[in-house]
Amino acid sequence: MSDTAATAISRRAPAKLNLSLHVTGKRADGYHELDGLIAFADVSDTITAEPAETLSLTVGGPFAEALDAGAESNLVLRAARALAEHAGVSAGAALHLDKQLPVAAGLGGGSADAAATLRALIALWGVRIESRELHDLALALGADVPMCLFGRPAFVSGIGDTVTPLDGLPPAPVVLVNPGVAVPTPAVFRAHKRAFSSAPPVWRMPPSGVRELAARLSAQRNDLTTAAETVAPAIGEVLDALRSAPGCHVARMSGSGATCFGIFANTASAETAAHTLAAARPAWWVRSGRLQG
Ligand SMILES: C[C@@](CO)(OP(=O)(O)O)[C@H](O)COP(=O)(O)OP(=O)(O)OC[C@H]1O[C@@H](n2ccc(N)nc2=O)[C@H](O)[C@@H]1O
Ligand SMILES: Nc1ncnc2c1ncn2[C@@H]1O[C@H](COP(=O)(O)OP(=O)(O)O)[C@@H](O)[C@H]1O
Repeated sequence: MSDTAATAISRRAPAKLNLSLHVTGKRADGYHELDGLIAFADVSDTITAEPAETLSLTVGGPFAEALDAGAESNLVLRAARALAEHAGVSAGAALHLDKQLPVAAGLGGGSADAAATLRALIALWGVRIESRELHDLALALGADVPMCLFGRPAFVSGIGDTVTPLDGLPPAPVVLVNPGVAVPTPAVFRAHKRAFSSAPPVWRMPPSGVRELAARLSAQRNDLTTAAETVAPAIGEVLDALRSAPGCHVARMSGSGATCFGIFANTASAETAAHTLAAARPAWWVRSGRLQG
């Protein structure tokens, strides 16, 4: 145990955005091969871990009721148990999840929570773990968990488990909008009927600014959009609303939906768009922020 074991440890679990997502094939086990660019926004859940004799989890925040804190399937408890078993830790932890991100929303909130739990408990328990072992532990929890542990912009391929970092992404202003419809990932893949596409090019150099980022992204897409719109038609309305907001350079759905994001020319236009959309559509979840470089 290290000295850190005496205090509460907090770690953020930021929203993952699929800036592009091309479906390039399907594996024999039914999983689809994906290629695209991911980045994280400064909009997040937070995990707090305090010393305790047993493992427990409480959940608060606006989306707490969407989760069963005690469920075996909860990714926070699964991550905690997996780390304790791997590291031979007998101590417990009192975990709290502040659930600010919508659930089943294309933002990878569950994966981000799992990654943040691993980071918090490694600090709380003073665990020493090699990065390869940590990657494998994360991957066993879900394909998106390793990229959430990495937490920086990256090209992602395979089923999401092959990560190529992209350093120097501009801190672009973004607006995130979810129409309040949970979209289960399996339903979207079942509805995906399009031909497979080729992988978008991996950029050798990051874009020089927001305008260039948006121009490059405009040549790419999210191949799951049409399928997700059949599950949640409100996605089309969200995309239209973002695209018609002044200052929006490009708007796109993230992951398997239903959250969409717009990349804006500057912070002022992003904040204005967020206020306008939230006022016009009170049932929508709307947040403005920035991409984390
Ligand atoms: C498609 C992405 C893009 O980031 O969507 P979001 O979850 O972010 O919306 C993710 O890779 C999703 O990852 P995750 O949400 O962990 O999906 P899982 O629970 O592993 O998969 C649920 C189901 O979706 C289908 N599935 C998922 C991922 C994938 N690459 N191919 C698939 O065909 C499978 O039917 C699988 O049983
Ligand atoms: N801590 C968690 N936060 C969110 N979802 C969780 C969590 N633990 C388990 N889940 C389950 O994971 C599934 C995907 O949720 P989420 O990660 O929010 O979706 P997405 O990847 O589409 O954003 C949901 O069925 C949800 O019940």
